[in-house]
Amino acid sequence: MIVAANLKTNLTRKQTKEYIETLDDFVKTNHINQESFVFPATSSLDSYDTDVTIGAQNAYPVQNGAFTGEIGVEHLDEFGLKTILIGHSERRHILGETQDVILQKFNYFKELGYTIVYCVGEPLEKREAGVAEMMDYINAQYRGIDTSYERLIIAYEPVWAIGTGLTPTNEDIIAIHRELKKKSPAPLLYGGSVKVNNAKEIMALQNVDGVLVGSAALKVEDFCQMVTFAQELENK
Ligand SMILES: O=C[C@H](O)COP(=O)(O)O
Repeated sequence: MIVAANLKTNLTRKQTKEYIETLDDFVKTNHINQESFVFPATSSLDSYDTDVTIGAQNAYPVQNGAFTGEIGVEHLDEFGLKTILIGHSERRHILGETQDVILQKFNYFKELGYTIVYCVGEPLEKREAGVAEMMDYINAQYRGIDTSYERLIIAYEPVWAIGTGLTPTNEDIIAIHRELKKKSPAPLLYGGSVKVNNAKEIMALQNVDGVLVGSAALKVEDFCQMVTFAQELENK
């Protein structure tokens, strides 16, 4: 089971350091053998001494260069980071990243052997338009992606569930994850209003290989509880 925290534009460097130290201590003290990922804000990236996998929320597909406001591989190498989020709905729908740009990033970081958490998910209007339209939309997000890449992790995050407190029904999660598993053997995470009070139930569903958590992960003790749930499910 994979439990991932996307801290988005939250926590300072100091707070992130304390967060990761607390999580690392919890994982070690409780002999947790599940995979925990933390994606800090770019300003908080560093060489952390931890068993937790630290990943970048974003990077430009270059070693370095004239790309104002961006970081490149040079800046990730400095901290020994080899994990990255690509295609997150906020980068698609708020920051306007196109499938072409996302695919360029995917191929670039795949060539470098990065672990890629690749995000897909439909907006509400596509969900409401019915399964066929919803799947057409999601299928387009897989365009060009090497779904057999051995260091690929997929995160299904319905856009309308992100940050809203809304989640699909368990039956809907099971149905969409069944379909997405036909597209790639990669571990398949669910994301979108995962909280302490629903995380274990969601992680127990068929074809759910973990969760990608945003706002509910900002309190490290809550994220530690979700990691514990993952361990409990694995121990069953
Ligand atoms: O990357 C995380 C997802 O965007 C989910 O965010 P959320 O847990 O705040 O809904």
